[in-house]
Amino acid sequence: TAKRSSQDYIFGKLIGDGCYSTVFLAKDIHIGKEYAIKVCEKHHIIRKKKREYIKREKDALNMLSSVPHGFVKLFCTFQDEERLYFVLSYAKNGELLKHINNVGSFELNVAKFYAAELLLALEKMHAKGIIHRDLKPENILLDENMHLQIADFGTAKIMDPEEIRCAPSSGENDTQNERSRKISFVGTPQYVSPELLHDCVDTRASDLWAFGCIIYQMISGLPPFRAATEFLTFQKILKMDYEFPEGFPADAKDLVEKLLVLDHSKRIGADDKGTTYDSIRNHPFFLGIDWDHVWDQTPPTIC
Ligand SMILES: NC(=O)Nc1ccc2c(c1)=C(Cc1cc(-c3cccc(C(=O)NCCN4CCCCC4)c3)c[nH]1)C(=O)N=2
Repeated sequence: TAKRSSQDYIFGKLIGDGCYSTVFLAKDIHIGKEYAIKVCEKHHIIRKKKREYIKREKDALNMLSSVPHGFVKLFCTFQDEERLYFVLSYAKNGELLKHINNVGSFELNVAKFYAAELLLALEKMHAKGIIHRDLKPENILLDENMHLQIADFGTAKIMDPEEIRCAPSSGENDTQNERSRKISFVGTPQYVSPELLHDCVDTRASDLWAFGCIIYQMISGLPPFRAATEFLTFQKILKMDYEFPEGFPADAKDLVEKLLVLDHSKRIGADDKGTTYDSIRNHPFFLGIDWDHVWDQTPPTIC
């Protein structure tokens, strides 16, 4: 297809909003297909020195384009005088957060299914050396068949190939300048890992921390660390100040407790070699999951 421009699309409702981008539902006038088009104002990106974030999102999405399931796809990009445009998959059933809030919390079988799809997506992402760094139910979308797609790689970190499966950089040898550079990014307070707050270290295991928070939230309806302000939320994270509501299933509690570990190197999965998190797949919480057929399954009804 010829290089697209905004003239090739009919722009519809706003379906996402961030600090540096706005996402619209749009229809390609030639083929009638619906897309989510992420629009970034160039002057805003330049003024806020976020060009690197834009490039990283494009690189991460291109690296994931060969993965058939679990991620929004980047179809094309174009620009005009004022804006950059990313033509992305439209995940018709929107944010996982809205589905959790819609029913209050998920039944165990629903939470287990989506935790399994999320784990498979994390495996593929991490195997390519991509750390998302801002995983949360707002960035996890459900497509028209209710399968999961991770979105928003603007905060991603792409590891150098030799870094991919080795021990994460501890950050202790970083120069002050490198540490302050790392401080420049911190994810969403409720899901940010303690190492990112305490040592400015980001590793694959930071996404495993967010994975634990998301499992907790699917089952209980709320994230584990929550407070009136960002600072109080950060304090709760660093003090591991959270508890499980009455009736939280034992296997789920055990897995969350093994993910929400302050020392990132001691989190379940952190030591797993290869491209699958076998120690997490084999945890009793996932008993009954057929890991080779999760994406072929009809997702359980959210009710
Ligand atoms: N920061 C980003 O990169 N954000 C992105 C990127 C890509 C992308 C993206 C965000 C999308 C967001 C999105 C938002 C929506 C949406 C927005 C508003 C309403 C609905 C909606 O009501 N859908 C029907 C299902 N509802 C869902 C909630 C419970 C009741 C039933 C969906 C659908 N998809 C998307 O489809 N593709």
